[in-house]
Amino acid sequence: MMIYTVTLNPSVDYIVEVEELTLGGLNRMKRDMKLPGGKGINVSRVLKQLGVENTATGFLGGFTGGYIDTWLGQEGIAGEFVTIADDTRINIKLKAGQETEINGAGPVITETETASLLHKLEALKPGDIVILSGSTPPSLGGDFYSKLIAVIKQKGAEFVIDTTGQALQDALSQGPLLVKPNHHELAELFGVQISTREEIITYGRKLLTGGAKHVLVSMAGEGALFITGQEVYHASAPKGQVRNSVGAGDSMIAGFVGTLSLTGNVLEAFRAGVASGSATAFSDDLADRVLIEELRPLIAISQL
Ligand SMILES: Nc1ncnc2c1ncn2[C@@H]1O[C@H](COP(=O)(O)OP(=O)(O)OP(=O)(O)O)[C@@H](O)[C@H]1O
Ligand SMILES: O=P(O)(O)OC[C@@]1(O)O[C@H](CO)[C@@H](O)[C@@H]1O
Repeated sequence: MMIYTVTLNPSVDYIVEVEELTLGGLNRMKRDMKLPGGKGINVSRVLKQLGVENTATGFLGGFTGGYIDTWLGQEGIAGEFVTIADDTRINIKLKAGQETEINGAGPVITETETASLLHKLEALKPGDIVILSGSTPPSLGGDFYSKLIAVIKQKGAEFVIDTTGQALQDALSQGPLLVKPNHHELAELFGVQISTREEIITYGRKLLTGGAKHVLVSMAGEGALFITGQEVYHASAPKGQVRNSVGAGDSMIAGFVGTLSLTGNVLEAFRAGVASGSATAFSDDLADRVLIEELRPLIAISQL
């Protein structure tokens, strides 16, 4: 069984820290970092930390694509990307007291490049898990995930989807192994305001009846809810100094799916998901194995 991650719209995440932001003036950076990004790529990197072999695929191009490819190679992550003519985007993560994100729309993907990605999925085997994460570059069209899901299902593989809006709605009835909205995304998906835990559970259950096999709703520092069948569990997030929330959700997906594939135990998978998400929140880059293992025993799970 192989786990694949698909990042249609990778990014170099340019993390820029300034003491105080002066709009309209010259600001000098206190610190900056260039990290490989894009949601599926983040999932792959955390899976690797957890000792779960996986293959990362999607589209990479230009000097930015080369930067990501080299980085993943250095971490020993198998990459099966389609090389595109356009440049992979650069996303800005501005830290000036609060975190502000400016994400690019993404490069142009040609029809030949698109066909090459679909061709790569022909290698899928029954039982494989494909994690589809993040936005779709506009040139691919809004229904591209549906096309990928059709191939994945035809091959007898499972899929996890982490995206928003119509693409997520459309994927639900296809039976994803896992969906993991945060509580804001859950509210947006149903066009409602959510203010209580009961409401989160009500709408989370709708994702299950809509077709998802497992539902996690993440709530940043408030931890997460795991909704499965009739049962609902809450996991607290450990306390710590938050350094970066970019990729916390991706890390949670890696922890959950990776541990589920290793152990088959959903509650251990939930625990590992929360530990991985929090370990990323407490790190400059994504979580590493040492911190995930340190946090794992601190996650208290209670049945509601
Ligand atoms: N401030 C925090 N303190 C402790 N743990 C956190 C914090 N923020 C996030 N986490 C951990 O990461 C998990 C996922 O976080 P969050 O709900 O912010 O996901 P997300 O919105 O998808 O993340 P992002 O889009 O920033 O990657 C949480 O359930 C929690 O375990
Ligand atoms: O624009 P998208 O595809 O929705 O999100 C992309 C992104 O914000 O998601 C990751 C964090 O989850 C970052 O590495 C990356 O910059």
